[in-house]
Amino acid sequence: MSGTEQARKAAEGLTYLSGFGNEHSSEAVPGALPDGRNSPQRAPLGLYAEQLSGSAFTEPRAHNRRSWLYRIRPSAAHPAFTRIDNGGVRTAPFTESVPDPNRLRWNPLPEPAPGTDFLDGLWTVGGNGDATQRTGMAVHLYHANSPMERRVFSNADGELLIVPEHGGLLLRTELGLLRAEPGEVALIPRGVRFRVELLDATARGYVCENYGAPFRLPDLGPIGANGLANARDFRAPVAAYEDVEGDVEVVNKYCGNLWSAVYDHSPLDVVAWHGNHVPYVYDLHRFNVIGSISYDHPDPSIFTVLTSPTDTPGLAGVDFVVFAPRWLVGEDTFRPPYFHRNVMSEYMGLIEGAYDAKAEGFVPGGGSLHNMMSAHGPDRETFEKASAAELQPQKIDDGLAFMFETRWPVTLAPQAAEASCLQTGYDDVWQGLQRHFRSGDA
Ligand SMILES: O=C(O)Cc1cc(O)ccc1O
Ligand SMILES: [Fe+2]
Repeated sequence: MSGTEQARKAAEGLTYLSGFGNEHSSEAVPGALPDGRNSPQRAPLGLYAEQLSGSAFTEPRAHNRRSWLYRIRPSAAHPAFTRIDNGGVRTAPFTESVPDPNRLRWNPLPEPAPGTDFLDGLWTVGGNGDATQRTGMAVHLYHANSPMERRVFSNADGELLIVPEHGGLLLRTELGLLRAEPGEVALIPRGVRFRVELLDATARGYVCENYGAPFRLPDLGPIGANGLANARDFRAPVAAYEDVEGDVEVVNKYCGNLWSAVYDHSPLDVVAWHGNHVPYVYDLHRFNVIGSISYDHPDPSIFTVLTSPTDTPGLAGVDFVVFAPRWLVGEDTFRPPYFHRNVMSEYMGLIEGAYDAKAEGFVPGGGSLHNMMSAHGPDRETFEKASAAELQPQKIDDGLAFMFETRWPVTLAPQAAEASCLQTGYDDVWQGLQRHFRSGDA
């Protein structure tokens, strides 16, 4: 069986635990979870008990995150890590270039060389903050045509929100298996080890690395008790373990560098676990889109799936926002995204189809960056069409776009600033917007 077939077989009919932020528990072998305590004198079935903390022990209960893992060998049993080449991965602080006020847009990355796995193909666009201070975020792209083989990855610098655009992924994590297809997103918490296998010949997509507070669901305020991303649609894995002896490379992204150690066993050997520091998948098609049913174009914060708050209320280190299929019914309203300048910085990607602010040039797998205060909005063609359109109820269902919106400007990694896929002439999409002003003709 090929790697892809094996991965497809493993991904068939996976079962999940439902809910966001829940205290879940799961055992792959009955009796593997200790009853009534975390750390018995001898853990069941000869397993080792280990706590993985995603928050300080002392953080408020509502934000406290940890999972207890019951595993064949403790994580501590490993040889020394040594530095390896960082490949295309870069980490905040981004100091090699300066923040750029220009509107920037990229085509998708070129095909990777044969044998490129998820980690080899991880390529940083840019970011902000400082991973060692646990602030800010980075935008990465991935492009793979090979599964990770006898190799696992973990990121001490933050959580990874993976947004597949092409090709399904099977994520084998310490806590179990997740399947993530285009249109779904997967989250790997800080420090959780995982391996990426491919369900199709190639896989391409986006990653938001969040150095800050773990993503949570936004408050709903006057929206009420339901809506946007509903908690029960988030799916966590059930326990599944590998009992594999022999060399397995563990790559650890640590304060911006990749470090490697060859273990003599697979560290995906967790037989049972309980806790709330867990990976999950979410299907963006389940997002309950809320919008105006009277007039005007609401700000896109109404489309927030997940938010990573900072110390200042309302100012997100990063928001993950989705532009999902929806009806537009606003009367006397310019319906596409308006012209604007924003103190927040906006990186956008496209998962499928088209985006309603851009008639052409913004393509699936590509991306755009509208940095702090850069003027942007509908391109000329979109503006002209939408200003003249007869306003009937209209279903927008030909695309799925998303945004990583952050309170700090995004500084590019030099490879993104110099990439051949960086479009030239993006400014031109706003050229030719005619003046229509007629004084005294209100
Ligand atoms: O720039 C963009 O396309 C994202 C965006 C969408 C929208 O509907 C309103 C504001 C905004 O920044
Ligand atoms: Fe915008």
